[in-house]
Amino acid sequence: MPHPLVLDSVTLDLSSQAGVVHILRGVDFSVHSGETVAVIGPSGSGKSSLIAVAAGLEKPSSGRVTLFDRDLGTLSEDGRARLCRGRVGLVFQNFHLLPNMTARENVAAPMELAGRANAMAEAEEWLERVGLGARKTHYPHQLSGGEQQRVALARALVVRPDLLFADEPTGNLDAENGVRVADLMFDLVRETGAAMVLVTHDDRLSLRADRTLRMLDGRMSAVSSGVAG
Ligand SMILES: Nc1ncnc2c1ncn2[C@@H]1O[C@H](COP(=O)(O)OP(=O)(O)OP(=O)(O)O)[C@@H](O)[C@H]1O
Repeated sequence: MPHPLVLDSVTLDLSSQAGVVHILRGVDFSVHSGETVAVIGPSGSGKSSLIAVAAGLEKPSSGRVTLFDRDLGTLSEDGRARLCRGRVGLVFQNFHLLPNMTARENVAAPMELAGRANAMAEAEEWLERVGLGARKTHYPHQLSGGEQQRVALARALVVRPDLLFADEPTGNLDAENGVRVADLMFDLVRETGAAMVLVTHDDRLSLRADRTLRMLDGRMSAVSSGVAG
């Protein structure tokens, strides 16, 4: 599968009290297998909306999103969830860990959902890899922001997704923890062969991606190109 993700002329309009807001205004964009793509752009330009539409969390107003060769517009919500389960990983700025589960249970949860055996043992292995082997029975509130983000990264990658969406994954972290999480993320993505779409304000992160795209007022343009397409 050469392109795990293809967007064709995707628009997103949302209505607000002030009228209809044109959030995405015809985005064409594709990601190659194993490619890392950074998406930069000013606040409000549509970066998070792009991720929401590309990951099937939000329906586009027009255009087509093709994920793993399936047109998301032809699938029900359940169908989209089934397609994404185990193949798409998500990491957000605010971790989104389940507060009443330990680090190990948080990481094991997606494997259990996917019906995989040995979920707890694999979760432990992944916590070791992100440097948190000693913290497996801690709850999110007992962990620092950087540690919580490393748990979130382990949880996103434990199922070995083909595609990782990361929205400002270091946005809430101090510089040192931000670098640590970013290093880990790029290392693990390259090791697992996953493609990644990374929204970031941080130049140090975007420079590490194979390709950088800029969102401006709901439109996307190329900044630099390492890989054709
Ligand atoms: N539910 C909604 N209804 C109306 N407008 C919305 C809605 N959600 C987002 N918007 C608007 O869509 C635009 C794009 O938002 P989005 O969060 O995608 O931008 P962003 O580039 O990710 O911004 P940031 O860098 O600040 O996170 C913004 O102007 C925002 O106010």
